[in-house]
Amino acid sequence: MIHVLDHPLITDELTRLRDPICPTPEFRQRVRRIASLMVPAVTANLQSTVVPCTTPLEITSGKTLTHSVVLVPILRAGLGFLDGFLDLIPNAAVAHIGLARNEETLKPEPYYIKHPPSLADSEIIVLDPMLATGGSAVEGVRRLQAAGATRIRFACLVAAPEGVATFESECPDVPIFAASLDRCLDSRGYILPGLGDAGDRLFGTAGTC
Ligand SMILES: O=P(O)(O)OC[C@H]1O[C@H](OP(=O)(O)OP(=O)(O)O)[C@H](O)[C@@H]1O
Ligand SMILES: O=c1cc[nH]c(=O)[nH]1
Ligand SMILES: [Mg+2]
Repeated sequence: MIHVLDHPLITDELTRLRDPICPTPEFRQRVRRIASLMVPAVTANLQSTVVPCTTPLEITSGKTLTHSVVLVPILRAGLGFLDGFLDLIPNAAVAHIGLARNEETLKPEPYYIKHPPSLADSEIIVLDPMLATGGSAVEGVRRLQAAGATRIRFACLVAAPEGVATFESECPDVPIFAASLDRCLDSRGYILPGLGDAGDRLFGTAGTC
């Protein structure tokens, strides 16, 4: 299931972000702000447990998160999303999955994975700005499931319908949260209208390789 977060502050940021002349420092800041703006919706149904709560005046009851949160940026571009989530979920652990999409086959090629030893009792939020063909998101989720994760959600900036369809059929239990559902993919697998290559725009590497 896809949740498109149609909030005026998010769409304002995204509209400015799409502009090809948005410079790298501004691009990073806008991605970070959108990530923070997405957090309440992405986490709205996290499970809570009732606990005793002592105030300076009396004992009452409160609620804390039942499960620890693990944020999983898909490298590189997912790192751009990370700080906006950590700003609001500072106790989260961070796992990393390195995937590079092969420009000819459009298949993700794994190069790194590091996560806490046990994921079975955690709430996992996978972060990647772009859901294009869906190959990277599916590969990331499969690796986390293989490591024992069961409670997984996926957050992105921009999703393409083709990637959403693939992801929903391969990972039917993983909800998608997106700032925008765009129109389609072009012949090179880029999202239209999209925002170009998110990793290159975040890290200033366009045209360097
Ligand atoms: O849905 P897909 O077709 O798999 O494409 C999306 C992936 O492509 C981009 O990463 P890329 O492989 O370019 O790596 P980068 O983040 O290091 O630039 C993007 O950040 C996603 O991870
Ligand atoms: O449009 C796209 C597709 C994949 N990766 C990106 O960074 N942008
Ligand atoms: Mg890239």
